[in-house]
Amino acid sequence: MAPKKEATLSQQQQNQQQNQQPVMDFERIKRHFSWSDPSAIISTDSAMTATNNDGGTQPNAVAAWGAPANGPRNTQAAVSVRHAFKAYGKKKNANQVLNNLNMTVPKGTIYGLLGASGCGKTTLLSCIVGRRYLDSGEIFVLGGKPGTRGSGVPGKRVGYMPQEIALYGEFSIQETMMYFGWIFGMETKEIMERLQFLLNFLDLPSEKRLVKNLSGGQQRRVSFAVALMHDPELLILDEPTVGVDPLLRQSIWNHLVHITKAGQKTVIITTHYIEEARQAHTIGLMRSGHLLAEESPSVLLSMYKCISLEEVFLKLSRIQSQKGDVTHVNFSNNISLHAMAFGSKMDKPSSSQEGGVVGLNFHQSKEVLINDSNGSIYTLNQEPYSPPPSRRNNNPNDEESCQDCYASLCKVTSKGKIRALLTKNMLRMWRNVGVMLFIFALPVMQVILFCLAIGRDPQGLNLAIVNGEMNNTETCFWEDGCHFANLGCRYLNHLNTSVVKTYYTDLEEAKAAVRKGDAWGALYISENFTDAFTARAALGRDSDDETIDQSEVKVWLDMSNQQIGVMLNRDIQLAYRDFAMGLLGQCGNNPKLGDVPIQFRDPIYGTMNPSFTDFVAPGVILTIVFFLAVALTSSALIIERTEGLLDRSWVAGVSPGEILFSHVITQFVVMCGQTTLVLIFMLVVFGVTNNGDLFWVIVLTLLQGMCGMCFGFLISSVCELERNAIQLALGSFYPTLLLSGVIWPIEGMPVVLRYISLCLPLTLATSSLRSILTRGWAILESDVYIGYLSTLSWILGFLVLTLLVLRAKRG
Ligand SMILES: Nc1ncnc2c1ncn2[C@@H]1O[C@H](COP(=O)(O)OP(=O)(O)OP(=O)(O)O)[C@@H](O)[C@H]1O
Repeated sequence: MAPKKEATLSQQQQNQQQNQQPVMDFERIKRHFSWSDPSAIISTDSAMTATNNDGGTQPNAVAAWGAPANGPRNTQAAVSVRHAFKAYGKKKNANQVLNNLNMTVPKGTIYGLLGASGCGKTTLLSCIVGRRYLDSGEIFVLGGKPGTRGSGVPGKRVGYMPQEIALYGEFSIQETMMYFGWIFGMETKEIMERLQFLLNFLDLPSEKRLVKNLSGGQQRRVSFAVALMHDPELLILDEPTVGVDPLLRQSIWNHLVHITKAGQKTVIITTHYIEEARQAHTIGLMRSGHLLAEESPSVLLSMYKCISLEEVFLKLSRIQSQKGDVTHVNFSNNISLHAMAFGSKMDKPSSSQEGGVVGLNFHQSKEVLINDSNGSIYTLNQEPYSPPPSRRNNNPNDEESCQDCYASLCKVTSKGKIRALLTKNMLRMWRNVGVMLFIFALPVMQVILFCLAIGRDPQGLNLAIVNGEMNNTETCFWEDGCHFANLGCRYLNHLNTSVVKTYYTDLEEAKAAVRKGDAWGALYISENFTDAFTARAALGRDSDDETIDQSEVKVWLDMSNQQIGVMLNRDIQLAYRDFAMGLLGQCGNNPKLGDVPIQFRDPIYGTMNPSFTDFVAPGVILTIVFFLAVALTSSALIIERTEGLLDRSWVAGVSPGEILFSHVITQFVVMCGQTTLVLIFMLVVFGVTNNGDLFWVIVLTLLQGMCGMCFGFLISSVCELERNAIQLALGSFYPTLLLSGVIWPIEGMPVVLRYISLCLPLTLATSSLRSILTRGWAILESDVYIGYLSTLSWILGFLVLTLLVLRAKRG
């Protein structure tokens, strides 16, 4: 269809005086286009015209992109979004954020993406940079699909400044630049040179200043500098000018205009300062998940007869509100929108308009809408935008071209990124040296407390004693040797390991002391004890009941505390054994006659007097190392995620695997230190028994630490909030401790719990370590190697799950 009117030179000149921007557009476009058809698309609106070198009239920049032209014709789009749908959550329809959105960002231009808060700008940008995936629709960025191999996106071809500051507060400006520079595969020298430029350009303070000590505006500028660092082909800036003073804002815009001048760099920028977007070449006005318009600012202003872009946006929003949801409007709807806006007639609509975008969408429609100064709207024949062959998805050369790009442009070796990530992790730890010291002191403290507080026999236990043979302690005497006198006193003499003897004259008083909690037990020796005991020994089975009764030592214990009760029981019996054997021996008999006729010979494993510490120590060693690792890692990824750092790293081309790997290495170093300290204090300082091979003890302890670390990473990847991660980590501590056979044998649990116990990461490992330490078993024993195998399986399982969750969360 032919254009309806021609513009005049005087209108163009007026326009230049009012607004320099269209001239800039034209200057830029002149480099890419030449005009063969003097009667090409022209609006009578001054903003839509420009003068060619011969003084003739030419279409303005935006119209020209669609105009037929001789010579090089830049139809390349740096970014092209087609029928994009994206929703969050399960109720997809209710939470539709992108709604059949179409967008084209021509290469070498600044694209201002404007829209109310919450309309989906950030979501769209995160899909463009490959941070999220669309539910349906297509995105092409720099010729490839984001996230595909060889596309370079995410990667060094894109510079991304997220809305959040997304910087490590404990880094200096220089360290920040180093980190991102290395991620982008830059050399240190190159980074330093670029840093100097950015410091000057963005008016930043000394590069030695820590980011956390900078003002909010300075931090945003550092964040902007990071995006500019590697001079990417595509800059995506999510509100870079928030909190930046007007002068610097202008200088940022000047810089964006400058870098796009050569036509090789493209910028997509969102801003809430709508008017500053006049400096963009194209503006996309976004509302309710799709674009209301995609046009050059000058054309928008003239098209809608507004003096500010804000007015344009309000006008379009009002129209959309009146019309209701225009998500699926076809071209005729758009035409009617225009008709409503301008109250004028239009040409026959085309059916190819998509996505409800109003304006000169050369890429979406075969026809272009133009209004003249009288408010009339025209359509122009125009080629639809079509990606160059090599950029189409189904092009057989695609793979090849992408691989070329991968080799030459996009590939930053994993080595460089790992170096950056490791340095970052180490630096962060070093900067928090107090926390680091605590991290090493904590396991030592736990071991010391465990060894001092757990497993030792209770001492100083009060025993209320009534010795009927003697009425008080002062008169309690006896003689060693074969003397059958004052045997009660003689027996009590053997009872002095753990008890404090308090003598009472009356049995009821002694029992009352136990009831009041003054004593753990009452012990009664009858007044005829010596005689009865002697008669019993002499008469044997002829002893009568009374003799037997009076020859007994009677005890009433407070069994409310099982440990103390059982121990007193043991000591009282052992005291009798010593007393009886000693007496019989001194009277020329075989002392064994005084013992219980059961012989415990030297144990096959362990000692005759096993300590509770030896039983618990293996589980405690593993529990300490496991849960310290959980504590260290369970919030590692969350902090980075909530601060936007994870997103930034991903967009820079770092993969979840690389992030995980760098954390595993860093935490492993810390864990080695912790394991060494735990084992030194347990085995050397406190002398916990080790009859096995120290090498395998160390290996199993380290593996359990790794297992805890991986569990921590899983928590960290699943939880959105740090407090949820802490709750989950703490919540898993007690069930694991109680069910893993650390403090009580799993043989004492109900059968169901026993099976659950075997499914926990600490159970088999604890049993394995116990077998090494106490039995001295070697790795080839099935009880031992099963602990290693189960730990390795858990590590693998946690890592795979973490990677899956991380990948899923990127979508
Ligand atoms: N991870 C998420 N889960 C659920 N909903 C989300 C998520 N991220 C964004 N949204 C929702 O999607 C909508 C669009 O959010 P988005 O951040 O893209 O808007 P925006 O236009 O960038 O807003 P602003 O200008 O305030 O930054 C909002 O309603 C937001 O609440």
